[in-house]
Amino acid sequence: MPTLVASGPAGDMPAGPALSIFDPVFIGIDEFGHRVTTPLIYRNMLIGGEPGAGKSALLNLLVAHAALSLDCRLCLLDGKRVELGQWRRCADVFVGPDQGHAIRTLQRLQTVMDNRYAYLEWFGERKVGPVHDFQPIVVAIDEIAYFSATAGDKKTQELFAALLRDLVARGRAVGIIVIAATQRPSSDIIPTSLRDLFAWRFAGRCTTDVSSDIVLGHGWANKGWSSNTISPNNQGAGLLIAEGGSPQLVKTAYLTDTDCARIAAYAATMRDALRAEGHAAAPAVPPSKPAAGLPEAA
Ligand SMILES: Nc1ncnc2c1ncn2[C@@H]1O[C@H](COP(=O)(O)OP(=O)(O)OP(=O)(O)O)[C@@H](O)[C@H]1O
Repeated sequence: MPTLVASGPAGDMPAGPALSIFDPVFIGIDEFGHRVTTPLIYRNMLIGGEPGAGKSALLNLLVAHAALSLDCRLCLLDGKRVELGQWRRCADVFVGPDQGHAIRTLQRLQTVMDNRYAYLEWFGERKVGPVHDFQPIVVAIDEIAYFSATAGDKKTQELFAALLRDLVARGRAVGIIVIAATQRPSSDIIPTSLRDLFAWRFAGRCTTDVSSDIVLGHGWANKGWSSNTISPNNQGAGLLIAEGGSPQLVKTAYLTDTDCARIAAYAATMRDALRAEGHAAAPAVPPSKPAAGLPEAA
């Protein structure tokens, strides 16, 4: 990582340290007070729970890590516009409540994914690492339901869901990390086949055992793991499950709006400084090789 210089009113000054998307992300503490971290690289995360359960807060925490990770790029989709709006300056793309823009963005990401697979094939490799020419892309979506069940018509909703499914299913190895939040990921919001592909799932408080199972996977409530047992006054608490593991009770760390604004400003300055030094967020790829960056919108 180059030495960064941030320009401000007092002149140039060395900028501070950054994180890496290849590092595990700090999520919060478990019921014993131990740190909980989750690796995001090569994985995707689904966040569910009733309104006010703390989904957007967790999404912001993960996006904060990604924004501070200068080795990754951000694509943000936010049907409500304001939940992830503070990170706009750090993102390559910010999609508000515009389903057409969301679909075009997922199509561009699909092109990136295909190009990256062609690139890996060229070099005889199977997944991206920190040493590769292209950077992981974190795709954060707040309220999938807006794009998959509310806006547009059935055809465009299905197209959105199909594109998202493809990204979640195939994006991992090429560094595309999808983190998506929704109140209730039932089959009318996202197809079950898509839901089951998320390696990490976080169920904030849910109003019923069925809703909790919809996030965590069928049968966990019967085994005593239901986020329905979480107090409605305990926002940010939820059950976190990893692929093949058992749920874990977690209280997520919380960043206030002011914290997010400060971190976003710092991250944006660092990213600007990196760009100004000629380390473009997307390193150039020789034309003879398949392109690995985000293509222009059609
Ligand atoms: N980890 C946390 N610790 C403490 N308070 C939290 C935490 N997470 C969320 N909260 C509180 O809960 C409120 C609601 O959180 P948040 O907006 O993330 O909920 P949500 O599940 O996204 O709701 P909605 O579905 O309506 O968007 C926050 O404004 C904050 O006050």
